[in-house]
Amino acid sequence: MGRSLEVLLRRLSVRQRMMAIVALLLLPLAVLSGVSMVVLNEQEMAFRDSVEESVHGLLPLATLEHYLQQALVDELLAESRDSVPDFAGLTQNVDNSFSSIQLGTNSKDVPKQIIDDAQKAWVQARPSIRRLVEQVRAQRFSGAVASADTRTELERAIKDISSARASLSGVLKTRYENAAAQRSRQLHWLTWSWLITLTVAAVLIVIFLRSLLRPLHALTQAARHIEEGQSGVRVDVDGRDELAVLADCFNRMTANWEATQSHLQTEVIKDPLTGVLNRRGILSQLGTELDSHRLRQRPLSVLAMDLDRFKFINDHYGHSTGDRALTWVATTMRGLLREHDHLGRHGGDEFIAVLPNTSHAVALEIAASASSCAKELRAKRPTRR
Ligand SMILES: Nc1nc2c(ncn2[C@@H]2O[C@H](COP(=O)(O)OP(=O)(O)OP(=O)(O)O)[C@@H](O)[C@H]2O)c(=O)[nH]1
Repeated sequence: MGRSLEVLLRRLSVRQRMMAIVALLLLPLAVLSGVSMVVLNEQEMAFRDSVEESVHGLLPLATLEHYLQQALVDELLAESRDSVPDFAGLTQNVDNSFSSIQLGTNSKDVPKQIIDDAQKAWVQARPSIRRLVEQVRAQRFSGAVASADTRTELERAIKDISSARASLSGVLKTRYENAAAQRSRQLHWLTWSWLITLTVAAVLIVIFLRSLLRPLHALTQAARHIEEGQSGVRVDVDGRDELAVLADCFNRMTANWEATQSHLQTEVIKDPLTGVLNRRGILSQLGTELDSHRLRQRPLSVLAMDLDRFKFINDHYGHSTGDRALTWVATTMRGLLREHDHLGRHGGDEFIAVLPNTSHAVALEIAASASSCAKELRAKRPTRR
């Protein structure tokens, strides 16, 4: 998977790869960051709503319950009639609380029924509370106590309010728990998304870097081998990127260098006039063949040839004719020898032939043939005017 992706990446240029990697990394990271911010913001809003609704929903009911209980206790004990609450102020507070409950409970998970029940309980309790308050106020002067019916009515109102508060409290608790569970799920999801994105990013970066480093490593290795003197070193040209172009140039440069080196090596041991080996070349071959002869114990013959009165040709026919004569000797001798025999001009008009795996008798035959060729040429020489 990684290798094939690497091969695919090498079809793109390094610049295109860098742009692709930036786009591939930045895009998911930007999307994920945006989603994270939206989700976290929503979570905060949901929690704030939940807390606000708890306060708005439960507080008035709890306050109402508290007032009613306090009124009942006050009346029953008939001890603190001076602290009997002002009815107008009390009802105003409770009404305000219901208004704020209705404003703050737009969400679907707080049933309207519960609010309605609580409000109904309050409306039912209101006349009792009014009567109780009036009675208690009147009793401040007369010393009478409230009727039993009024107390019973008031106790029922407290019970209704209490059960409405308990139901609402249960709903709000469920809502809070749901919000907490959703928050936990979203955090879990966000954590995994970040982990997956970062893992994918890390894998992509590694593959991207390997697609750069692998060809560079191959080029470095090839350059080291050439430095060590190896020949025929080439680098695999994969892909179409800048590194593939560099590898191709490297291969062609190496091939050119090897061809030039091989040409120079040949030229250094070649006699430019006759094309056979020069003194350096023929002596080197002689050394090699002598080593082989000692090692394998095979016959080796060497012919040393010198043209008689060559100076005369130069002096009487000119140097270019002398050159042609030397070339003729080299060509004729080459024709008399086998492919693996070596022929060289030792200097001036002296030639040497190194004949591996050749007996003395065969060497003598070749020498005789060379001599007779020279004689034939001499017989055909032009007469000087
Ligand atoms: N044309 C030509 N002449 C050369 C070349 N190299 C050497 N010579 C000439 O070859 C001649 C060699 O002279 P010598 O060594 O006396 O050889 P020779 O005249 O054959 O004398 P002997 O071997 O004693 O018969 C000299 O005149 C050199 O100038 C060359 O490349 N071309």
